[in-house]
Amino acid sequence: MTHVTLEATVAAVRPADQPAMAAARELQGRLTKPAGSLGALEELSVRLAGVAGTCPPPLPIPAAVAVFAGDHGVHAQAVSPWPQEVTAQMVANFLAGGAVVNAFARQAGAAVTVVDVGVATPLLQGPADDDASAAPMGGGEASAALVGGGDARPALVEANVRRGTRDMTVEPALTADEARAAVETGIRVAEGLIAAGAACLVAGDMGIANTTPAAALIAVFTGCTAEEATGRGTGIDDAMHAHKITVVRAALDRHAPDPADPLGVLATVGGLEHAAIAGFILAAAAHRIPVIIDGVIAASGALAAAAFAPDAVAAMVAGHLSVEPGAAVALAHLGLEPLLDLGMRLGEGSGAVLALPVVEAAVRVLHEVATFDSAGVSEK
Ligand SMILES: Cc1cc2ncn([C@H]3O[C@H](COP(=O)(O)O)[C@@H](O)[C@H]3O)c2cc1C
Ligand SMILES: O=C(O)c1cccnc1
Repeated sequence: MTHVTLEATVAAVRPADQPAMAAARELQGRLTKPAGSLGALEELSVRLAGVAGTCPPPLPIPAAVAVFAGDHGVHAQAVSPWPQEVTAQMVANFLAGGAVVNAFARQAGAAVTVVDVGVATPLLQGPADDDASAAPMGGGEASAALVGGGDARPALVEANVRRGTRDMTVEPALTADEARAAVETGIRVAEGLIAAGAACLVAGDMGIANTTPAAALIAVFTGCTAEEATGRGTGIDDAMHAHKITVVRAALDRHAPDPADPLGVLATVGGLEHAAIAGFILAAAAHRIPVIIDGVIAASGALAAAAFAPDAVAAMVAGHLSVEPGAAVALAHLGLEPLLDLGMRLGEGSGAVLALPVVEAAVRVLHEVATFDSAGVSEK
């Protein structure tokens, strides 16, 4: 069953299944290991049983990574040292398999789908496209090829809502219709990947300057200050960081977004990839499938998803803790403990992909580890 509209998807998100969670907790207690010895993996296995509504929950394989790419009008405010065309150039790099997320996804056996939801520069013109590795698809549909495992070619979904947002310091970044179109693109991409057999989704981003709207979204949804939410992104100096904080504050002051109106928040101070990630997460939750979130951009999308449907949080797994300060604020607000803490601050879904084997291990325990009874091991 598909839930293509935002409203239908939100309506399909249900609370975690308590009996399945109780069964997982009880099973964990009977497995041949001291109770609690697998730490965070035990709690994760219980939660994923609740998400699936069954114990043990299905193994989260194959997993599918979607990298949502978009550009930002606020780039004009000098919040990132990188030129805007790097977004499109990196899309070409993803499609050629040459980015960090591609290397990590090959290792994890996960296919990568790149979604142009709002890139400003026309795609498919860089040298990295010479081998015609892109397999463009229209309409935000993802196909079976996209879940083909780590050896599958990265695929492109062309679903550009507009060529970059407007500058949120002077006007709303998006209209409500544009924000909705981006959210529904994320939903469609998730639906396509799930229909093609993905048992776990991974949310990544690409968009020069996108840590600036991420900070604004985190400030609105958590109530933290612009200072607390705003970090150094790709690695900016003190002067640009101080300026970036004033840019975030100016956008918040101009629009005074209402956190109870998540579409309005995404439209005024968000980004197309942030909105698409929110939809992607909602669709995973609606289909009772785990979705691993990455760094500060995915976390800001997760806050929007939780504002639309609080029960969606059960399906979210925090892959890692980004160095970007807003990421920790967002995860704390969602009540999520990151699985890895490697000092990473890249995006692309890179940290989330690294967490895939950990998520799989948490579930595999419930499938494969013997009980004290079955293995004839004495209890204390
Ligand atoms: C070569 C390159 C590859 C990247 N991969 C992810 N990002 C990350 O950095 C950007 C956000 O940082 P800021 O807000 O400071 O611009 C996003 O594109 C994000 O995905 C990259 C950035 C660059 C330059
Ligand atoms: O946390 C992230 O994902 C991140 C941090 C810095 C730059 N781009 C992404």
